[in-house]
Amino acid sequence: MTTLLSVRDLVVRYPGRNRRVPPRLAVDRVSFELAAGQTLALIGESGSGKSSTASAVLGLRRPESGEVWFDGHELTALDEPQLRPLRLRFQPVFQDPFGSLSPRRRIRDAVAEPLRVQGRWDPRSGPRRVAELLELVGLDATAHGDRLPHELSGGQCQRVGVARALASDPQLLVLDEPVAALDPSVRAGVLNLLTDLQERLGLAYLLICHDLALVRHMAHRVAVMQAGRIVETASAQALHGAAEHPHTRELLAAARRGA
Ligand SMILES: Nc1ncnc2c1ncn2[C@@H]1O[C@H](COP(=O)(O)OP(=O)(O)OP(=O)(O)O)[C@@H](O)[C@H]1O
Repeated sequence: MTTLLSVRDLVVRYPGRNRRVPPRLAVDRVSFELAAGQTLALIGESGSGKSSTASAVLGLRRPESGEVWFDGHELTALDEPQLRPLRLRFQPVFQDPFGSLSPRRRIRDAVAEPLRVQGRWDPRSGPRRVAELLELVGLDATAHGDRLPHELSGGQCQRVGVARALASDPQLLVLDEPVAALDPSVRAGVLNLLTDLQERLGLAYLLICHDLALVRHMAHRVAVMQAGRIVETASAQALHGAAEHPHTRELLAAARRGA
C-alpha cells in the first residue's frame, strides 16, 4: 500500500493569551501514516488534540515542529504559494453542514464556488461538472441545484459539503465529525455515501470522531489520542468485538470517554 499522508513528531502549541493563560501544548509528538484509499480514525476524549492535529495536516495551523508529508511533498517545509496547488488534493469536510454553506447562495453556485476560486471554472463545461458533482453525492442538479441551503435537509447539506470538497479531485478528505450534527435517521445515508465514494474514487479519509459505531463502520485503522499524544494504534478489526485482542479494552474505554 502506498503511503499518502505521513505525520512525524508533530507538535502544536497554542500561544498563551496573557501571563495568566500559559501556552497550551495541544499535540505532543504525534506520528502516524495513512495509505491511499484507506481510512484512519483519530479518536479520543474532548480536548485530546484531534482537531489540532487535523488543522496542522490541512495547513490551517503551522505546527511548532514536526513534519507533514503528503504524496512525497513535505507540506511543513513549503510556503503558502507553494502549498496552494497541493491544497486542492486534500480537502476538509466540516461537522456543521449549514454553517459551512452561505445561506443566500444557491446549491449549484455553492458547488461551483471552489472551481471558480481555484481558477478552474470553464463557462462551457462548468455547469456539467457541477451536475456531475451533485450526482456523485446523490443529489440532482435539476431538483436541488436552484435551492438555498435552508430548503435542504441536514443530510442533503452535508452532501453538498462533500460535493464541494470533491470539486478539486482530492486524494484525501479530512472528515471532522462528518455526521455528528445530523439527525440519526439520515446519518446512515451519508456514511454509506462516504464509503461508496471511497471505493469509487480511491479516496483516503482522516476521520476525526467520537463515535465508536462510526469508526467500526468506516475505519481501517484507529489511533487513540489522549492529552495530545497517540497512546494506541490498532487495526479497526480490534473494535469488532474481539475481546481477546490486547488493544480492545483500551480502545473501547478511550472511545467511550470521548463519546
Ligand atoms: N485556538 C485555541 N487556542 C488555545 N487553545 C486551544 C485552541 N484550540 C484548541 N485548544 C486547546 O488544545 C487542546 C486540544 O484541543 P482540540 O480541539 O485539538 O481537541 P479535540 O480532541 O479535537 O477536542 P474535541 O473533541 O472537543 O473537538 C485542548 O486543551 C484545547 O483547549
